[in-house]
Amino acid sequence: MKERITVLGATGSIGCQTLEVLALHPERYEVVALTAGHRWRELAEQCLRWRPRYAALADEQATVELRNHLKAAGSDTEVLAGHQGVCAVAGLDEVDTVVAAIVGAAGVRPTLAAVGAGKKILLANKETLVVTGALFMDAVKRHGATLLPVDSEHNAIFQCLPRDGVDQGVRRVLLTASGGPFLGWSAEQLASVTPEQAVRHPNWDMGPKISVDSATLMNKGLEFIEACWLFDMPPERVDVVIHPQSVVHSMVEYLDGSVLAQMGTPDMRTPIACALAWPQRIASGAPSLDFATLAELRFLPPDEQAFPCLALARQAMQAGGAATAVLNAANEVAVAAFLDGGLGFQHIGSVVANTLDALPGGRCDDVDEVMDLDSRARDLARQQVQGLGR
Ligand SMILES: NC(=O)C1=CN([C@@H]2O[C@H](COP(=O)(O)OP(=O)(O)OC[C@H]3O[C@@H](n4cnc5c(N)ncnc54)[C@H](OP(=O)(O)O)[C@@H]3O)[C@@H](O)[C@H]2O)C=CC1
Ligand SMILES: CC(=O)[C@@H](O)[C@H](O)COP(=O)(O)O
Ligand SMILES: [Mn+2]
Repeated sequence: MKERITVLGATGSIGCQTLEVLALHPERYEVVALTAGHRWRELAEQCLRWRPRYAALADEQATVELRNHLKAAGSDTEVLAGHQGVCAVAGLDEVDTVVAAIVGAAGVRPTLAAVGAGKKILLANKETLVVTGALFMDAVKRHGATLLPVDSEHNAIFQCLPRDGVDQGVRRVLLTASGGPFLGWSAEQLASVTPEQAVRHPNWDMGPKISVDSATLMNKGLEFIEACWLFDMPPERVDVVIHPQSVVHSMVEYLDGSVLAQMGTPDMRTPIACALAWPQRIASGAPSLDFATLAELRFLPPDEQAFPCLALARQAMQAGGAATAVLNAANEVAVAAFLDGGLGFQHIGSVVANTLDALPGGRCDDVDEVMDLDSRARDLARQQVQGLGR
């Protein structure tokens, strides 16, 4: 029997690359449901190509357009409306595996719906783990869900860890960071950065939000938090090293000094295929790493003065409770404002720092409380954006 798949965030960078991998293995996988935010034309095209039983769009108005379009095209895909619809297809009985590839905290409830239904979850949406941390990991255990990391660094660490748990002599994990498009730039140079420059990542072709996060190093901050939760690692055993080539995707160091690294071309189809088939291996479509043309593999420490977001993420994780949810909410507001031209690149870290000062987080006992904190943090961050501007 084929493995039945839902792709949340199907129209995005990870969603499209997931479909590329699935297309290589029609005998193995069946696409049951596809979702998107508001881009109904892109989702309609995917529905006509993949003929899923269900589709869902977060935007209610766009849902009407999608329904009309698919009906006119003779499609029998059932279209579910709104955020509820997206959550519903994440927990369908007739689905085995959910690829969580929505961007931002919008992915929290759909991903948790998949966890609540005990699915195998391929997690790309790191913000869900940053926002809900312990609540998410507890839910995974309680519902017997299976969690497989898709984020390239975490997928690399997952591959380098011992199969039977992290206490088998692991000293620390090392997350590699490309350094983004502004590696080596001073704080003064960063003041004039434009959105077009910021989304041009040197090694990866990704959605705009994560591309800006890579440029500020907040992506590595979010990934640091993600690694602590995923691998049950205390913050002091997770280090970050800049590696501009993005060929070593991350490493695990053992007590005897051995360092295991996972390498490959910077191509997300590799971790996607790895997570899809684990513990088996399938073709991903990614090219082989050509060692003959690899000029160098460079490693250097991050510049935390010019790029303060990494330290902010570390502080929020050390603070505990829901501080990381505040960090994430403020960052999402700041990045959206930067992409809209309403905030200077150098102010993204200030919005996050000031929001964390005003709203430290504290304890949240359930996801409703966390999402309430998330919206209060967004209000405060918007005020910061107004004050700081360009
Ligand atoms: N891209 C990459 O290489 C990597 C990405 N990740 C992580 O994966 C996640 C997705 O990233 P990426 O694919 O780059 O992002 P994109 O912006 O390319 O895609 C985001 C997807 O989420 C959908 N979406 C946006 N808002 C909502 C919403 N409110 N409700 C439901 N769906 C929504 C979008 O729909 P629509 O098209 O309609 O807007 C789209 O399908 C992020 O968490 C990112 O950090 C991790 C590692 C690598
Ligand atoms: C592909 C992937 O996993 C991204 O998260 C990537 O790591 C971003 O690159 P940075 O190392 O520049 O943040
Ligand atoms: Mn990553």
